[in-house]
Amino acid sequence: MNQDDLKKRVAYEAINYIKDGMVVGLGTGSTMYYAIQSLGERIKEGLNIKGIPTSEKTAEWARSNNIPLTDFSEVNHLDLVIDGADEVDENFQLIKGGGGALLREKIVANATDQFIVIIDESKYVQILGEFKLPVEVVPFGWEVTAREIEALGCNATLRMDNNGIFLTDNDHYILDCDFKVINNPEKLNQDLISIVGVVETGLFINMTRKVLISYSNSGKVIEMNN
Ligand SMILES: O=C[C@H](O)[C@H](O)[C@H](O)COP(=O)(O)O
Repeated sequence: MNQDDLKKRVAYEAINYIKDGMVVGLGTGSTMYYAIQSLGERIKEGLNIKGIPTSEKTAEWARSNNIPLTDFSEVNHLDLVIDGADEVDENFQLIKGGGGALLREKIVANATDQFIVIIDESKYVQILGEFKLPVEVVPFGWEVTAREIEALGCNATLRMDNNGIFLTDNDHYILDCDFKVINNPEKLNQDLISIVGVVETGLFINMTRKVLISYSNSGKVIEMNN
């Protein structure tokens, strides 16, 4: 089973947690792509829910699958949020933001009591940090912000794409920060967020209690609760 099959399997499994009448936060990324496809099928069969997307890309996918959308002008609280992650450690601390959607993802995840993270086995790690930590920063003065971040013990690289500097949906930049090993994610998150110019970090601390992981050997999706 390749990684895409694993993503598809865990994404399809996650959709079973969505029940009629729920308001659901829809995460971003290639794993969520499959979840949105599957949710679209359930909507065709009569499931009645509303979604809040965490990125313009997710909103586009949701619309093309006829998933009704809403926003925070209409709701305060989400029944459930489903999202992928780049790394998950044994304490369920996360690195997110590989797709640059971390700010909206964190706002949405913060608005629920039930944040379900869906990953394949390769993302479940002992210690966070092999994946470069995405940090969203204000464009003005990003160089000085980057230097302050580097003083915490990493190399910070400005994210680029085919059009030049990568811009988030909120018109900010992303610095991908190579800490290699993050021994104390909670403290690092606090240290980063206190730097002027940092908008948000990809460290999601104590936000989820349920992680679904798809394994290739057994072909199973395991639900882990914290
Ligand atoms: O900004 C993107 C998100 O945090 C994604 O949830 C994360 O990068 C995982 O994405 P994927 O499912 O594509 O690996």
